This record gives sequence, structure tokens and C-alpha cells, in this order.
Amino acid sequence: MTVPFGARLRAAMDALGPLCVGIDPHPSLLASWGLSDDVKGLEAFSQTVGEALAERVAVMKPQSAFYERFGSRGIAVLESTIRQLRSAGTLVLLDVKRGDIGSTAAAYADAYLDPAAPLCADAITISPYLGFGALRPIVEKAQQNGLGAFVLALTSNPEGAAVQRAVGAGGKTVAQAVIDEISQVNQGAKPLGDVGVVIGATIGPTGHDLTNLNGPILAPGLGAQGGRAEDLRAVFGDALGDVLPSWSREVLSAGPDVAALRAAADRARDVCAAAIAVTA
Ligand SMILES: O=C(O)c1cc(=O)[nH]c(=O)n1[C@@H]1O[C@H](COP(=O)(O)O)[C@@H](O)[C@H]1O
Repeated sequence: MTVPFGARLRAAMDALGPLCVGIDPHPSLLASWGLSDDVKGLEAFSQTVGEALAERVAVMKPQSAFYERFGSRGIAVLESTIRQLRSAGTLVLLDVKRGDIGSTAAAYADAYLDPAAPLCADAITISPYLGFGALRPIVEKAQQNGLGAFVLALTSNPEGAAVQRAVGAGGKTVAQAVIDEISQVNQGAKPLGDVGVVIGATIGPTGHDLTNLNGPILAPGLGAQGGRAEDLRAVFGDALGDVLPSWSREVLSAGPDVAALRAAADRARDVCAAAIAVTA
């Protein structure tokens, strides 16, 4: 029987600590690693990050945009990166931020959440701003296949607030309505539901209610965007135990040395684990 994504994620976080490392091969990082800004550089970067961190961190999150830059050859590198990480046993969250009308959302589900698809990951990021209901085909496909999805709720960028914190007819913010929809999907799942939210570590206290979420919370924005582990408690309160802090540039800039990358990831994990433990 397929083990659901939420259970696999909980086990990975318990075994390896609360850490997601993003694979974001920015041109500036390729340059600082001494790599060329081309497919060969992209491939070397991805392989080194995988070699350094696969099996050591709970989740790795390749950012699709940096692979798409190079067209089909970049996508081929993304495919092999996902394969390399998954075969090492690391959970792969593919950051593609998809979201469309239902019939097209179903095609995105086929592209990323079907075990037979070349780009199949353990989970993907999705955007609910065409309506949460339009994402159902993605959520259903994920759950059928023991996979997951993380829905953008309160993003780390300052521009997100105008949309996400707007108050709808029921008196709830748009983000709270999204959180509540996810809570329904995750209801009763043990130890954790398969559908997560994305809430930036940078946003400060907002008063959103995560009590019934019963799902993982991806918290990007640490390091390069100014978020700090010490901020997590103010943002997430009692939900801290389900938070998966995510770091990209801050950790990646320690490369290309494998030992230095590992040390940076260990530091990121340890500061977050300590911040989370304070209130546990
Ligand atoms: O979905 C995401 O991962 C995401 C959501 C969000 O609210 N903010 C955010 O920064 N991200 C992603 O997280 C990564 C952050 O990278 P760094 O700023 O280098 O740590 C990028 O790949 C962003 O696309």
C-alpha cells in the first residue's frame, strides 16, 4: 500500500529535522560557484547539491524556473535531478506554483503527480488564486498516488498581502479561506494531512488561525529574504511543530564545497529546530 505524503513527510522531519533546502540555481550563484551560466553549469550545480544534501535533509525543493530558462535541455536536467534525489530517498517538493481552471489543472496533475510522468515529484507548490476548487484535480491526483501539494496562502513577498489579506464577503481574509479549505481536506488524516500551506517566515504575526490545518506549513523566506529562525514563533505560534522552514540562497551560497554545503544546511536545521523546540 502507498504511504501517504503527509506520513512520509512527518517521518522525514522527525528523522532528519525540520529543513527544506531549495535548489535555486540563480545565474549569480552559478558564477560564484565558478560554473558557466548554461546547461552544463546547471547540471553540475544540481548534482553537487544532490550529492551534498540528499538523505541529509527532509525535503529538497528544486525551483522549476531556473531549469525552464534553458528550455528542453534545462527540463531534462530537472528530470534527472528529481530522479537522483528521489532515488536517494529524499522527498522532492517541485516548486512550480501551478494553478489553472479545473480541466487544465488536471493536466498539470498528470505532468507532476503521476508516477509515470518524467517530472513526477513527491509534491508541488500550487496557487489558489483561480479559486481553491479549481485545484481539486491536483489535490485528488496527489492523494491517489501518495503525493502532496503545498498551497500558497501568505507568501513571503510584500506584494502578496494586498490580495491574500483582502477580506471577503464572509469576513475572512482570502488566505484564511484557503487555510480553511485545506483544513477540510486534511481532516482526520494521521499523523499529518497531504496538503500543506505556504506561509512566509518574513510576514510577522498576522492573526491567521492554523489550529485545524492538520497539514505541513512550508515557511520560505529565511536567510536571503531577511526571515530569521527566531521569527518563526511569532508567525506560527502553536502550529510550530508542523512548520517546514525552507532556505535556498543562504545555504547554497556556501557551495560548491560539499562539506561547506553540509555545514550550512546543518546550521540552518539546528537554528530552526532550536526555535521550534522553545515552544514545543
Ligand atoms: O513557494 C515557495 O517556495 C515560495 C513561496 C513564498 O512565499 N516565497 C518564496 O520565496 N518561495 C520560494 O522560496 C525560494 C526562496 O529562495 P531564497 O530567498 O533564496 O531563500 C524561492 O524559490 C521562492 O520562489
